[in-house]
Amino acid sequence: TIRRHGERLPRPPGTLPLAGNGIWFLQPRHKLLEWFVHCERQVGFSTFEISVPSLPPGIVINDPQNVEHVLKNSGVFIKGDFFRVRSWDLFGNGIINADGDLWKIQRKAGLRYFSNANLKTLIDDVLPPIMADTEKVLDEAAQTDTSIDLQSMLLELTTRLMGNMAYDMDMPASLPFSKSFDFASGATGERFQNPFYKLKEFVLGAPLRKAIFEVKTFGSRIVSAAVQKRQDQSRNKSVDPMRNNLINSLLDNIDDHTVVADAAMNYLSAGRDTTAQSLTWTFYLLMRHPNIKQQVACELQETFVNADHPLPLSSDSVQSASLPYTAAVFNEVLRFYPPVPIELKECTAATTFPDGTWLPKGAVVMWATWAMGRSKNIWGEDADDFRPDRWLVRVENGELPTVRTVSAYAFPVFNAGPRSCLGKRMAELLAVYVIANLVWKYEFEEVFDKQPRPGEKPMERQSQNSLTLPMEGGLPCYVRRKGNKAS
Ligand code: HEM
Repeated sequence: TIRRHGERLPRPPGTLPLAGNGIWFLQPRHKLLEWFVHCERQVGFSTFEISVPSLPPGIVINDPQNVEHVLKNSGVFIKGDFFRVRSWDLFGNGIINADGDLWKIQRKAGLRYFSNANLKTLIDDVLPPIMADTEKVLDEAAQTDTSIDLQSMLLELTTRLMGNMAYDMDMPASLPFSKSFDFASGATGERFQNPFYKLKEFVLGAPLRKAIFEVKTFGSRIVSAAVQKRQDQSRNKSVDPMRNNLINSLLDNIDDHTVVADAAMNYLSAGRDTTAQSLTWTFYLLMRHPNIKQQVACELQETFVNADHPLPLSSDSVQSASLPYTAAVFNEVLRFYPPVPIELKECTAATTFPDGTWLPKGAVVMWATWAMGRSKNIWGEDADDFRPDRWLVRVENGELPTVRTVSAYAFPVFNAGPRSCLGKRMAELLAVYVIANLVWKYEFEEVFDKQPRPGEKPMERQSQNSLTLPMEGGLPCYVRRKGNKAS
């Protein structure tokens, strides 16, 4: 049994004799997330035990030292069967699902791909035409005074960008593959909430099986086409200008083409929803905090003082050193709305945590990045306030502030240690680029589900059940193009 210094661990309030804490895991996920916050507020950094009928015995940790212990020991704490069984048919042997050598080889290929030069190409060459298409959609909505769903629009943008990165092809959301992929990701996410998912899919699973088949077939076709292209080039001794794309990096490192197809699809999956969702929550919070949006606009005005419309955005000018306030806004959004809000690992061997908690082999350990982001122990008494300034280190001599570095174990939004997110730099550059561009050019006005009465605060938007953090019902809003170069 799980112990700390010979004693059993505390259980959260409301634990039931047989169902344990399972009842919370059956709730809509936003309620489960609030429960994690509630527990953290009660016990602080103290580790507690939970029991959920569909899970092996487990603990919840909130202390950054314990999170560090897990993330630094990736040989002991693995994805495990709970995760793999649910995501196997979609993610297969891809990096999200893999442990051991299969993981190492994909990590190596990814590290090689995410070089500074490739990031520069993505931001400076691939992104601008996609962004221009996004603006066309926004301009049309502005001219016709129709509302648009900002979340779908941002998902279209990131799907095309990641499709280009992972598959070297333009992939609009209207493509049948994109639709199947969307459907399969959503249904896979549901399996983590619903303990009876096998029964449900036995009866109603045909559309999911069809979607997964389409995703897999598409992935194999892309790999075959890339292999053919490489063979042709090697015969003709020609050089591929896209030699540095991800699929080539994977083919250079991995012999098994099924694994390459899974790996490419995993990269697409890891990158597009997380970035689209974090940007959606960003624009939501900016609409709800117009003073902060105004400060972003002021930073742009001051930084690009002589700039004409449009802004000279590039991989250099969107670094956090150039636009620290905008970068701080993105960090603050991730603190409140981490796209991967809950993490779970399985122990391959008995282990003792820095706080003395002893876990047997096979137990699970969870932490809610969502709750850690709202922890008063980590962020102070004003943890509930949306305050990007907390990320800035102001300097006296009139120089730009710098963005504070917070330990990745206290702020594990991108994970940390050997399995830290490979796309972190890309996500940060993309986010600052998109925020700067859209704040500079447009005004957004949220369309409320229920119009608040004068003086009443609008209802908070909730996330939807998923592996990541989509906004339930999207983010409908009206848009207006700003007329001049000043905000
Ligand atoms: C705001 C955006 C993003 C956030 C918050 C985020 C967060 C995370 C987190 C928490 C993990 C660890 C998941 C786990 O193992 O349980 C992860 C892993 C990963 N992420 Fe991201 N991610 C983001 C964007 C991206 C992008 C743009 C890419 C690029 C395609 C990417 C690629 C990956 C990959 C390949 C892994 C697996 C790393 C490994 O297991 O070694 N991510 N990410």
